[in-house]
Amino acid sequence: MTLEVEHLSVADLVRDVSFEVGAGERVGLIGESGSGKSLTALSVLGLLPDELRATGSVRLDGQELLTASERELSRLRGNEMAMVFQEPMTALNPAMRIGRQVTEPFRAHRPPGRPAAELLDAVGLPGTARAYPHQLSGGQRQRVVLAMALANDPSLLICDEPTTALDVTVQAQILSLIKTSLSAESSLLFITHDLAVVASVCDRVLVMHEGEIVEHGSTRDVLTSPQHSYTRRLLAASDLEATR
Ligand SMILES: Nc1ncnc2c1ncn2[C@@H]1O[C@H](COP(=O)(O)OP(=O)(O)OP(=O)(O)O)[C@@H](O)[C@H]1O
Repeated sequence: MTLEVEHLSVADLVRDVSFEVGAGERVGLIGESGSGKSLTALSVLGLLPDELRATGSVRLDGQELLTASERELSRLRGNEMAMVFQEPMTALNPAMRIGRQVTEPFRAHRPPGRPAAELLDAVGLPGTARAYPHQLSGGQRQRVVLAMALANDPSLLICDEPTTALDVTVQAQILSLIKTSLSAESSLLFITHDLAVVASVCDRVLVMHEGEIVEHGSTRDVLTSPQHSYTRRLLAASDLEATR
């Protein structure tokens, strides 16, 4: 799978953004709040709010997504692309048992996919199939969302601040689960404002500032010898040294 984003713009909030994510690559998209990271991800997923329109090109294995029908996008989101957002409750149905939710991605599939218990075991949640979301902790709910996202073995996983709402120890568990559960051929676009997270998860990083990508390179290069003044400020303001 290759994701090619070319000259993507969303109003004046995302401006002329271009990047590529190849098969098996783990790419971080970093930048402060409001820099356009989420709008970039939503454009890829075809989930922009109605009042915003993306221009340019977003291709998944050569298929243009910006002009794809809602039906096609929804098929791709169930199979090729999966996402995990900051707040797990937005992805979960509060009135549906966990076991049913994790098998929801298979509902239209013949033959049916893996059993709920197996999917839940894989994210460290054995015996929770009959629970409702409110009976789980925030970290456990995010594990459920991850189980749903990984159920169809997507070729592209997009995570938008998946650990920001969680406390530090739980953050580390979820990050490690993302790293170990994503298959080696699957690609990852990981949005965060936390440079320590990028350092632990990503091979490559894109730095976004005021709607534009101002710097990109290997995680090591960008974090050890940043070229752009904004990246230098971002590093200076982070506690990256302290977390090493
Ligand atoms: N529906 C919308 N209509 C108008 N402006 C919007 C809309 N959604 C987001 N914006 C604005 O677009 C800019 C980029 O937002 P975006 O959510 O992509 O930022 P972000 O980098 O992901 O920040 P955060 O880390 O806070 O999520 C912000 O200034 C935001 O206020």
